Amino acid sequence: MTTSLTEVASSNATLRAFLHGLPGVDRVGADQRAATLGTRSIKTTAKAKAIDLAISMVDLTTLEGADTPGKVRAMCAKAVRPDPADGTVPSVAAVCVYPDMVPHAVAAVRGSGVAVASVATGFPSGRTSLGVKVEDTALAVASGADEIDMVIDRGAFLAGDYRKVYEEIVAVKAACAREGGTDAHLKVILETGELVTYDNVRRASWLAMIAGADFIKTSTGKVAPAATPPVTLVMLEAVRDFRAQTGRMVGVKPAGGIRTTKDAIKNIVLVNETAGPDWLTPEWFRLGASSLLNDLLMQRQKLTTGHYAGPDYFTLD
Ligand SMILES: O=C[C@H](O)COP(=O)(O)O
Repeated sequence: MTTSLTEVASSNATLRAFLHGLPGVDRVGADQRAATLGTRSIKTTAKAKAIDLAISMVDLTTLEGADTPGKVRAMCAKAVRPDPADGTVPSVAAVCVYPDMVPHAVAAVRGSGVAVASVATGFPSGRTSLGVKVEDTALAVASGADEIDMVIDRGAFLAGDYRKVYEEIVAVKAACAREGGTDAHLKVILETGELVTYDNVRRASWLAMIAGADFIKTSTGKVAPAATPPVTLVMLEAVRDFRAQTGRMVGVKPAGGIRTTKDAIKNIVLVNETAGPDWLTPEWFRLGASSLLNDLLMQRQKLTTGHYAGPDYFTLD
């Protein structure tokens, strides 16, 4: 963080002045640009590459009260080897689970290169004390999570208590530290569907990055609208501008409602045209999704063989 951004975070008043001093988002312009980029067509060879890139960027997710160790293990097997009959299909980037499922996921993906992400901090609402949020994070990290997906306190943000949101992110980031090992990466979920305006999405993005987020993520998947293209566009602009100002790169993860290959490719075009090609790797861009992978696999097979596999070919997401 540059000295000036350290000063920005020193009080709620300085944070407020900075965040409200950011240029406003032209809502019509953002909607239009996202829509235009979404209609870009891609040639067949580029499409095949884009599908494999999208598969490698997926955070394959299950976040249900009814999740079981068996369901998590099956999802992990699919994450490591999405199509058991075709070894050329890349693994996904990560699996994403609740904290109590982390040990099962860690055991299931061991040695594969697939990371384990855990939601934490009273996901999805975040309506609990800071102590509980930190404990929740520490549990997931101690269980072996490589990545933590935290939620911000949207109530505090909307009430203008930016310093509270900042302090929580800083505390959760500290709980991601692992003695004698690599710290867990912190993804900060803004829950953009509750932030009301694109200006707030831009402000929350900057707030999270100033507080130390490694990634900013749109949504929990539990609130609609979730990862809409204009919201992702605004967040991609924020990471681009943050790097220009500080030299630090922050990743972006749209999540929630991304179900089709078309959606995934739209996102890849958005990244390329907004933040730029440096972000076009799983290190800097993820697609959080529970049921996108099968469509990517079906479209991939169609491109390779000229026909779709039967409906029973791929295991259920
Ligand atoms: O973080 C990922 C989301 O929870 C997934 O949402 P989805 O079920 O709409 O794909």
